[in-house]
Amino acid sequence: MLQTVGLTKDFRGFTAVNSVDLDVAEGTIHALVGPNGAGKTTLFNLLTGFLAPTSGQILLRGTDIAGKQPEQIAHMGVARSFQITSLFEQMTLLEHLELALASPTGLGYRFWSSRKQLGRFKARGMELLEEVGLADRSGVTAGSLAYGQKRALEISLALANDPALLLLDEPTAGMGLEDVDRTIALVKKASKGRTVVFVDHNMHVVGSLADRVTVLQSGEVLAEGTYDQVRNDERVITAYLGDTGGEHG
Ligand SMILES: Nc1ncnc2c1ncn2[C@@H]1O[C@H](COP(=O)(O)OP(=O)(O)OP(=O)(O)O)[C@@H](O)[C@H]1O
Repeated sequence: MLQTVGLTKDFRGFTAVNSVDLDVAEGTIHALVGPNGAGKTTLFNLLTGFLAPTSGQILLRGTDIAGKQPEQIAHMGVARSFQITSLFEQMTLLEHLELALASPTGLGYRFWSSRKQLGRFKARGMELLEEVGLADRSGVTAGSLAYGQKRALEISLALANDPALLLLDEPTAGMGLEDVDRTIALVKKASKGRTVVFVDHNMHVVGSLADRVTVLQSGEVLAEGTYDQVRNDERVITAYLGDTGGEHG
C-alpha cells in the first residue's frame, strides 16, 4: 500500500528523516514510534505532502507521490488527522462533516454554500457521526465538546472521504484512560477495509492496535517488527531508556 525508499528530509543541514525505508502492507495497522524528536511528525508531513522530501521516494500503490501537493495526495485516497485539534469551534458537528464531505466535490470548502446544497451530505454526515459515537451531539458546536470527543470528531472527518490509507498523528495524545480505550476501539473499527498508519507514544495503544511497528530514532529506522518483537529489542530498550521524555508509558 505504502512504501518509502531512502526517504530523507533535511532542514538546513539538520536531517530530521534520514533514508527511511518503510513498508506498509495493505489492510494492516502500522505504528510509528520513537522518542521525542525521532522524526515521526516530519515523516507524516512527508507522506501527506505537507513537506517535500529532500530525496527518496514515497510509493502509494506503486505510484511515486513524493513532492505532490496535500490535496493531490488526498484525492489519491490518503487522509490524515492532526496532533493538534483543528476544528472550527463555532460550527456544529454535522456542519463539520458536511463541509468535509463537500470538499472533494465542486462545492469545495465554500462557507457560503447554501444550507440546501450542503444538506445533501446530511445523511452520510450523520452516519459518520454515528460511527464515532457522536450522533447525539450532531447539532452542538465543536467548541462545546470534551477533548476526547473533539479527537473522535477529527477521526470522523478523516474518514469522511473514505480514504484507503488513514494516517493518525497521536490519536490518543492528552487523553484519559477511558477515552484512550474508546479511541482504540474506534480506530479498530475504522481500520476495516483500509490501511492505517499511526503515531502514538502510548505503548498500550500501540500493543492493542498495531500489526507492525516501526521504531524511529534520530530520523532513522531503529527496528521494525511486531509489537512483541520490537519491545524486546535491545536497541529499542536502550533508545527508550536513554530518552528522558518520560511520556512513553
Ligand atoms: N521545520 C523544521 N525546521 C527545522 N527543524 C525541524 C523542523 N521540523 C522538525 N524539525 C526537527 O526535526 C526533528 C524531528 O522532529 P519531529 O517533530 O518530526 O519529531 P517527532 O518524532 O514527531 O517528535 P514528537 O514525538 O516530539 O512529536 C526534531 O529535532 C525537530 O526539532
